[in-house]
Amino acid sequence: MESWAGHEVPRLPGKGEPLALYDSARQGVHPSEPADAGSMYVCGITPYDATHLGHAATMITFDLVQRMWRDAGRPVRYVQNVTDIDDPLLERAARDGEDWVVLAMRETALFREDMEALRIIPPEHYVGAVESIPDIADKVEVLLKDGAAYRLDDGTGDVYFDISATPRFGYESNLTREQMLEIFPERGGDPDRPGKRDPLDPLLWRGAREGEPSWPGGELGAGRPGWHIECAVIALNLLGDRVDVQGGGNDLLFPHHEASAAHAERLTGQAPFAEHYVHAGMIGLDGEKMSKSRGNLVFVSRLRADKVDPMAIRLALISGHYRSDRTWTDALLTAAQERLDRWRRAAAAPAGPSGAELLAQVRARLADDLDTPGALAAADRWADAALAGATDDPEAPALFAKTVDALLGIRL
Ligand SMILES: Nc1ncnc2c1ncn2[C@@H]1O[C@H](COS(=O)(=O)NC(=O)[C@@H](N)CS)[C@@H](O)[C@H]1O
Ligand SMILES: [Zn+2]
Repeated sequence: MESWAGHEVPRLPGKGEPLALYDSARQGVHPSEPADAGSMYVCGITPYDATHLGHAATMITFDLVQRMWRDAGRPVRYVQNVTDIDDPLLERAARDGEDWVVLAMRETALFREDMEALRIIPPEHYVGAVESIPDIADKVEVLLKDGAAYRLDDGTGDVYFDISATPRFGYESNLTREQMLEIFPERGGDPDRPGKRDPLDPLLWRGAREGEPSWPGGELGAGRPGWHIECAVIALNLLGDRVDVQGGGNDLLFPHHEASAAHAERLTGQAPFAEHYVHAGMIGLDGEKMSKSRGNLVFVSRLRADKVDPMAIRLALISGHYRSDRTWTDALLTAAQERLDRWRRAAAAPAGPSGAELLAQVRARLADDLDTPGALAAADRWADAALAGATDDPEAPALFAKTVDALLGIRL
């Protein structure tokens, strides 16, 4: 599936600092020092209700990771998926009485436009679940033969993963079994399904049903893929047995990333699947997580149609720390627009405080688990001084603009 158009990212003098990121598995901040290219798999949209500000905030988070690795001189191998077949998509299409394929294509096209407007560097590979079905079916067969998966004998042809097939199921989310049992049904799990060995066993393959789309699955029989195996297989196919970062919103901490990691590790024998499991906080509205089920969504395309500058949207979303659950408000957007205007005026000033000093501060703040509030504060200090007539460095305004462009993705 094609990705979206990229844009030029200015080269900055010197080299950035190594990025340290919070890893959900180790529950702490650790340096992310890819051996050579940084490899990153980010869980992309299920293509309906796209692109709401929650999707945007998470994609911006991993755009910052990519920018930091590039600034530290590392090439980046970035893969993102589109879950263009799954129950929620079929349910939405049925609710709206439209063809699910048309819905998926339209929403994915809108997502691409929004990503370009927000200046998100495109992934090298943008991969749909549907196009991955042959590979997924192959890997499910491997897990069946390997005894790590089993087929229900209720005639549905459904295949489940046995969570006891990996030694440390639960290491990624650090949840207790009780917590897992509580969350699992809220996020697509079916703990009460009769015939499962363990209520937490995740679905790998759903046998063909009347009225549902299905695809040939070789020895599996016709059906369609489960959710978690989709991401494990796409990542393994394109990035190899282990990745530096597996990313997404924190709603994916469990079961999605736990199960994806377990599937990948059972298939490869390599653990941990990801060096860093990185989870972005939830963007909410009026105190509730912005989510399709709640319908309390603010869309990037709606704001763009209202002539809101995408750079103000981006600034608003990074004004809070990526890991914190935070609320979208009009005040947040107004403050971001004012900051953007102030930065643009400062970048047009004849001089300002040392540009090298500013670059060093922004690099240091972002290297510290993407501390964007700290980085924005450093940029504000520079802009206020430049607007107050500081004359230290006539080259600084140009370097200020390049710094916020290359590292924050904010084009002034
Ligand atoms: N309110 C939110 N705030 C922040 N990130 C969110 C929010 N809602 C969803 N996300 C993130 O945005 C991405 C797309 O979400 S999604 O459309 O629901 N799709 C999925 O979660 C799956 N297709 C991942 S394989 C995921 O990384 C998800 O974690
Ligand atoms: Zn995923």
